[in-house]
Amino acid sequence: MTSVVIHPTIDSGKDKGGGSFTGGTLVCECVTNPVKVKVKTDIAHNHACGCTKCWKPNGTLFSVVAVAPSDKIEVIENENKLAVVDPAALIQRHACKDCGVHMYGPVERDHPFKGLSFIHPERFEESGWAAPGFAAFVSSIIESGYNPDRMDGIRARLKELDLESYDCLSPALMDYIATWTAKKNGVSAS
Ligand SMILES: N[C@@H](CCC(=O)N[C@@H](CS)C(=O)NCC(=O)O)C(=O)O
Ligand SMILES: [Zn+2]
Ligand SMILES: [Zn+2]
Repeated sequence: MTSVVIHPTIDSGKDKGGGSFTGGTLVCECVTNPVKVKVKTDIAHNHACGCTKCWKPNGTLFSVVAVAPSDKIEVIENENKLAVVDPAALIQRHACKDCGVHMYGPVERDHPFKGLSFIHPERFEESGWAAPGFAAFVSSIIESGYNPDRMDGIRARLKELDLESYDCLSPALMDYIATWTAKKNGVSAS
């Protein structure tokens, strides 16, 4: 089962990291004039995502993605190389036009995640960020062409790596979203 490539930073077993990370600089894959994005605080909710929209390195089934407050994020070099992948999407993923790496994706719409930006911590120059805590949108890897008959093996491997599998977000995040919606609709019990 160890031949399954979940993600290069996860496959080798986890350095759990976290606890003292205070931010860093995300760098794209360009050898010349890379885009650099400063994240001036720790990240939260780091997880593996199997959806088709999140950026992942070639040959990898999952992305590794976390959030940070948008007001703590600043593009410090080569901003002109960034373009929004899908302006209609909730997450405004800003990708490098040359290498394709998604550098940050703010949520600006009226949504529970408004004010947060999605980032890929593997692009940090620094180490020490908390490792992914769960795997989201696991079934979505089928949409990228993964054989549906092999999903049991993927979920077993994720479990082996201490990552609980969900086919949407984790229960904590889904509850958070539903609570926001209930409040908006004036029916919240909390
Ligand atoms: N099954 C879909 C799921 C896409 C999806 O809903 N992705 C989640 C996790 S990143 C999301 O919140 N998307 C919002 C967005 O892409 O703006 C796919 O794989 O494309
Ligand atoms: Zn680039
Ligand atoms: Zn995703």
